Amino acid sequence: MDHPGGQISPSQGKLFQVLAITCGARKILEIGAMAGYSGVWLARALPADGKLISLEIDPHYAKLARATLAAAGLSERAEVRVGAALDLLPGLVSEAPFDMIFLDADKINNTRYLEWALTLSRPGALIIADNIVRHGRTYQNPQPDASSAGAAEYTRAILEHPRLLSAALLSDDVYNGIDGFSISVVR
Ligand SMILES: C[S@@+](CC[C@H](N)C(=O)[O-])C[C@H]1O[C@@H](n2cnc3c(N)ncnc32)[C@H](O)[C@@H]1O
Repeated sequence: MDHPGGQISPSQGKLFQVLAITCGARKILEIGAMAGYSGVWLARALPADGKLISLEIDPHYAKLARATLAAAGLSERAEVRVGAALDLLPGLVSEAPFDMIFLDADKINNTRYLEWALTLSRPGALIIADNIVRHGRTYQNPQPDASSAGAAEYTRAILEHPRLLSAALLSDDVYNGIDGFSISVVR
């Protein structure tokens, strides 16, 4: 798969697949589809009757993500829904629980997405959030931009949440530079 830039790295994709298979994921929720790159990695880890639902606010990206997933032969098990995630998430209650939830959209809403992720997941589910380090900006005081402040708030929330056991992994690759992502297990 070519790497179109601005998405997860291939090594992240492989790790996410290992995690999805290890937790027996049959239903995965992604917030932030963009071109469908991470969606392909995630959907490929699902069994044939599994389902990836990916939420994307930009109709152009949603169309692109659908085309990417179709080209990878994954249309049957991957669906892209268009809209602001906070508007679409309440409609997913009847389709819960999800086994794995990947947060990769607007970082300022990450703690709100976290609350939804907890509502929509089962015990043992994994919640992963990308771009929590942001070249170190997340750890500046004060954070220099809203996305870094959102990432800092999210990191505090997962560390303090009584229902989550969390770890953070650093990444430094040619795709995204110095960054990182968190993995939380729902207790
Ligand atoms: C970092 S990109 C996602 C990259 C993708 N997960 C990957 O690794 O291939 C973030 C995406 O989130 C979308 N987005 C931003 N705000 C959103 C929102 N409120 N609801 C849904 N999607 C949103 C953007 O349009 C963009 O496509």
